[in-house]
Amino acid sequence: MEHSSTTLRTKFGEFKFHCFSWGAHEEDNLLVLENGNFLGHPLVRVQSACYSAEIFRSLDCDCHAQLAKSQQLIAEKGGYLIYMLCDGRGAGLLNKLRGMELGETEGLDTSDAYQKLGIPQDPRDYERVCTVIKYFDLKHILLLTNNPRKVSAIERGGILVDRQPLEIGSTPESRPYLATKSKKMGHLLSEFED
Ligand SMILES: Nc1nc2c(ncn2[C@@H]2O[C@H](COP(=O)(O)OP(=O)(O)OP(=O)(O)O)[C@@H](O)[C@H]2O)c(=O)[nH]1
Repeated sequence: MEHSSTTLRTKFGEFKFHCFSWGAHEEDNLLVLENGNFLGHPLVRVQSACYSAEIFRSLDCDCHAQLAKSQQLIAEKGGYLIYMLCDGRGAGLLNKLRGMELGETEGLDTSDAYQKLGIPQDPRDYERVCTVIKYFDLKHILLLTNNPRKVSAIERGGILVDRQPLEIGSTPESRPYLATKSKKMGHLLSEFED
């Protein structure tokens, strides 16, 4: 693994910006924003790339809002924002768009679309994330997530994890996506609990 870092000034505050690299392709990199000014256990956000929302500001998911909220919280309270360059829950942008198009043409939700395409629901691998968490010598973290499977995956890497919700209220456009996460994918979203 190779590593480089510099200072990054952002609209939310100043961070140490790290790149951890396992290969020549951009997806082989993990990006980290670090704010080392925290007391107790640090906040950690593990964000997966969503080019549609984060670059092009699509309205149909909560990804950009979660990224902005976690960056703001970490700027205020200290911690680490770890960014995985893996779109479509690790299945890649090509497959995400295939699934989204099945939503447009056949009305399938994200879960059924991946099933129809024969793609695992969530093929993300958190091994490198755990390597990076250990690089910073973090043994016990407050993980910003609504996804209990993300908590378990990082716990399996040998890190103690307390979950901190990162809920974004739905909009008319994002409601179907969030409802599917709650009803079919096990995400803990109070808005959709009965
Ligand atoms: N298949 C699919 N993936 C999407 C879609 N919109 C966003 N994503 C991807 O979903 C990933 C984020 O996963 P989510 O299930 O939204 O959330 P999570 O990371 O598991 O959980 P949180 O930590 O609570 O955010 C990103 O990689 C996005 O690219 C979509 O319409 N279809």
